[in-house]
Amino acid sequence: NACKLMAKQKVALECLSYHATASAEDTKKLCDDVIPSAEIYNLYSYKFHDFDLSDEDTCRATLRMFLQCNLVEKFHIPYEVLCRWILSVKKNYRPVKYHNWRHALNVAQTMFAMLKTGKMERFMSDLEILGLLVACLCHDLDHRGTNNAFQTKTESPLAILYSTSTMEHHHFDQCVMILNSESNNIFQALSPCDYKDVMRVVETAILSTDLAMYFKKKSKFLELVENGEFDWQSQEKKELLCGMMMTACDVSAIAKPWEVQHKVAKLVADEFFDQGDLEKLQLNQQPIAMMDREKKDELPQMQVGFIDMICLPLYKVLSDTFPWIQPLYTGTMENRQRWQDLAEKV
Ligand SMILES: CCCOc1ccc(S(=O)(=O)N2CCN(C)CC2)cc1-c1nc(CC)cc(=O)[nH]1
Ligand SMILES: [Zn+2]
Repeated sequence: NACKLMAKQKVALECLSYHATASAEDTKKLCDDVIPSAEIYNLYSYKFHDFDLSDEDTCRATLRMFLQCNLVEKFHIPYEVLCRWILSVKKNYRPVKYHNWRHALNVAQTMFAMLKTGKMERFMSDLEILGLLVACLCHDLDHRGTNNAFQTKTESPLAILYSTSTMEHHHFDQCVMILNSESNNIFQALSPCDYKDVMRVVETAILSTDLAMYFKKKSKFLELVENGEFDWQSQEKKELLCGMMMTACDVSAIAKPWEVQHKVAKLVADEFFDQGDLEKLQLNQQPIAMMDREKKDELPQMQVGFIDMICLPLYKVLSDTFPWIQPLYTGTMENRQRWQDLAEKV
């Protein structure tokens, strides 16, 4: 309707005013760079973190993941286009405290580790592997550091465009915008059929990162596992498995070594508190506890709740079927103990 059209134009106008794709200079520099090995960047490990990486390193590490999966050869991706696309994706993340480019990189690296070290690549086609890595890197594009509820409450143009999974639809829109930008289409050499298939993988994967959809997904997945499902090749079952993997990667900071989890949790909290401040000031509303900096003492207990309600059930059901995912379950259990100890101290 006219309202949606105006909202779409408003969002598009915002993007136009800001040149969305990478510069020729940055692209050439990355294109000429030597790309260190996967081992140098510790990309096969569930313990990976980005704290010691420069911005240039994050782009080289991303390139290395594509190279390790032979995606450049398999899908005839012009190397310069891949470099430009990585830089454009990075450029379209905002400098918010948590949902920024480095979160996207960490999510993509966990997907890479689950496929390789977790041996899940054997259940995936090359096209699905390409789609999953692209989806991870794009899954939070143009995040403003505020959640879906905030878009609705503030009647933001995004909430007018998309009434459900508001931010996730926007993240996918941004992914399409970048692919449609001059010399940024890494899928340009794919057949029309493969193009349609990979875009379906990317869209389903990005939309599945809406945590509100997680509980529905998990019960369906659990039912399949309990009925002894082992063939994940039907369209519906594959999409469900990819969705579970996306959530597993999205929350994987919860399974990292304590020092990493503790630092990342602070970034998450700081972003939530910023939204809480906005709700107090802009909306004159009392934020939920998770976003209220006056209640930061409750944070350890909330993390235990997050682990028990979302993370452990997810990693348990995945590692029951895919044993090499187990380290994500045990890493989360170790952090549960740490958060529990802090919760009892307060
Ligand atoms: C660290 C600051 C507190 O962080 C949390 C507090 C509460 C809950 S919750 O599970 O109770 N729940 C989730 C669904 N909401 C709709 C209601 C609240 C989750 C987190 C949390 N989320 C993420 C994902 C962004 C990462 C992370 O480390 N912690
Ligand atoms: Zn995310």
